[in-house]
Amino acid sequence: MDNEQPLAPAVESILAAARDRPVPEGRVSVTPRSLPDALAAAAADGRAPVIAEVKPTSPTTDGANDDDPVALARAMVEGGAAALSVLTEPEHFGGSVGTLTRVREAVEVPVLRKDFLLAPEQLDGVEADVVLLIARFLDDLPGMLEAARERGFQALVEVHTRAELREAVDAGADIVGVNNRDLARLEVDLDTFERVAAEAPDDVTLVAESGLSTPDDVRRMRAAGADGLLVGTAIMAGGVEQVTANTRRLTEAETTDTETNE
Ligand SMILES: O=C(O)c1ccccc1NCC(=O)[C@H](O)[C@H](O)COP(=O)(O)O
Repeated sequence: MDNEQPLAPAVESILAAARDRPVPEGRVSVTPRSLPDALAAAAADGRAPVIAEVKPTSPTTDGANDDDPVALARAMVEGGAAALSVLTEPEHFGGSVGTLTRVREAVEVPVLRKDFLLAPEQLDGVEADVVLLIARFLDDLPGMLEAARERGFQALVEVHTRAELREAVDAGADIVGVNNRDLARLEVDLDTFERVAAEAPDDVTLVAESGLSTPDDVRRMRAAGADGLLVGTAIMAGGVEQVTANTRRLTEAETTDTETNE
C-alpha cells in the first residue's frame, strides 16, 4: 500500500484550514470515559462494538444532514452504539466544538473528537474522552500523544498502512484506528484493515474505520480483529428517524443470520 500518493485536494483543503484555525484559549483537563472498556462491554453484551459518527457532511457526502446532532447522538445510543464520534471540523464536515460539548453532555458513552489536530495547543479546543491523531499528518506523533495524555485524553491514532501502524505502536499508541479510506483517492477498501490489523500487537485496541455499511462488513472486520467499528455515512443516512434502525442493524450483526442479515 503506497501512502506516498498525493493527498486528495479536499484533504489538502482540510489541512490548510486546520493550520489556520485560531489557537484555543486555556488548557483542558479531562477525566475520560474509557473507550476500550465501552467497546468490551458492548461485545460482552452481544452487541457489535460500534462507534457511531455524527458527521453532518463530508467531502464524499452529497448534501448535508442538518438534524439536531444531540437527537442524532441519542438515536445512535438507542440503537446500541458503544461510543460516539463527533466531527468538530467546521468547513468540510459541518462539525463544531459546541456540538461535541452538547453531545457529550447528553450521553453517557465515550465521545471521540474527530478532527484534524496538528499541534498540541489545538487539543485545548474542547473536552472529549478520546481525540483523533492522524499519524500521516503529524511530524511528532510521540509529542502529540504525550500532550493528549497530559490533558487526560485517550488517543485514537489513525493509520492506513503497516508502516504507519509500526510508527503508532513505536510511539506508544494503545488505541489504533485503521482507516479503510485512502486519503489520496478517498476510496474505501476493507482489505486495508485486514492487511494492516494482521501486524498489530495483541495489547492494542483496534478500530476499523470507514466504508462499513452492512452487517456482513461488521462481521468481516470483527473476524479480522476489530475491537471497534467506526461508522458514519451508513448510520447517518435517512435522518434522525432512521438513525436508530441504521445503528441497530449493525450492532446486532453478531446475533443476526449471515444470509438474511435479519
Ligand atoms: O468522510 C469523508 O468523506 C472523508 C474525506 C476526507 C477525509 C476524511 C473523511 N472522513 C473521515 C472519516 O474517517 C470518516 O468520517 C469515518 O471513518 C467514518 O467513515 P464512513 O463510515 O465511511 O462515513
